[in-house]
Amino acid sequence: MSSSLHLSQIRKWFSHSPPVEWAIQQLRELLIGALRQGPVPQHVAFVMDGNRRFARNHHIETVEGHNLGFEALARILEVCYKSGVKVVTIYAFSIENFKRSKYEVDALMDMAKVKLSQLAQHGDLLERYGASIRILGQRDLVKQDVLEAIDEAVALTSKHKRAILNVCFPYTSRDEITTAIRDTVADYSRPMKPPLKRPFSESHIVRNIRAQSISIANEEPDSQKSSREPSPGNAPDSTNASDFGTGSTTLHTSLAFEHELKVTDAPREPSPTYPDPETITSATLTDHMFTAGMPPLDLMIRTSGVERLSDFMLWQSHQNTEIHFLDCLWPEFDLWQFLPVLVEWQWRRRKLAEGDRGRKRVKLL
Ligand SMILES: CC(C)=CCC/C(C)=C/CC/C(C)=C/COP(=O)(O)OP(=O)(O)O
Repeated sequence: MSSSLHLSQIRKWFSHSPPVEWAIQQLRELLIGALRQGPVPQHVAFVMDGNRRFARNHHIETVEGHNLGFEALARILEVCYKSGVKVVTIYAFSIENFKRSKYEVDALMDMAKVKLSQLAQHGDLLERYGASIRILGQRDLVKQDVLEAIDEAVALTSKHKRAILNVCFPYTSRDEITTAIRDTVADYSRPMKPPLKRPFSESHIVRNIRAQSISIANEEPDSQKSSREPSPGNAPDSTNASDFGTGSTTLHTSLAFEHELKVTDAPREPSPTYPDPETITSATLTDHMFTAGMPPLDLMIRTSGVERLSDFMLWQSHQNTEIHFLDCLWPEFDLWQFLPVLVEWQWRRRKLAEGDRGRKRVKLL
């Protein structure tokens, strides 16, 4: 047996021995506890890249690589929620992934079915951290049996309110943005509801003028009265603003008001008004994205050394979103790779906050 093989066996035995496992677990808890003391990203996104390369490198099936990828995900979710991250978004299946072999697409769909049900199980990770599952993407592209399984997982975790796991499946940002624009246009093409009648509404004023006019008319001598009386059958009903009798009536308020108000008999159908497109802002579109109402994206991590966004979280990436491309493959990703990223993020946030405080102080002087 070569000495390097001996060494790797000793290392394996050492790292799997109960006292060492216990010590590593204690160290993990200590580090996560320390992370919680600083600012913590509220929304973190992962592009879980490199499962197939990991499988190739270790001479195992591609599907096994994805399974190990899921294990890495479960570990990292625990780290995130324990540290205080509120929203985790994962790129589980891109619309582009449908171009892969049928065998692999089916395997990924089956994995989503099984793993999402597993995650939503009573007593499992999501229940422990109070996290609910949201599926972001094109439902129409997903088969019925998979849809049923994911809907069940969503329903089972819907009562959890402390954190969120967004599973992008099947997703691309361009599709999300297109959907948001389409929904916004639909909203702005719907007539607005007429405003509620308030004491100072036009009809309310007309009713008061009318009541006043009648009492004036009643006090006038008959000779003067006749020329102003409404024609028979047009008796006004001063209690209902929308019902002014039949025919057209001209009201005179000779004392207080010099104006004439033309009041039509039929209840007036107000012409529909539409929201002004000038009021559409970036916030309007944000509210129509799949991530509406969630904190802005603070941190995005892509593993496997590939430096591309692959049409992921394009709208959610703002001026302070940090993007980290790491060399390890996704199944290898764990606290030890995540920790330096989080520490760097905390350091930058502190610097940003110091800068903000400095600028505020200068303004006050
Ligand atoms: C709950 C749930 C649905 C979990 C999903 C689990 C999981 C890890 C999915 C990843 C799927 C995927 C397409 C990874 C990309 O690696 P790749 O296949 O592109 O690998 P490569 O870059 O080496 O080719």
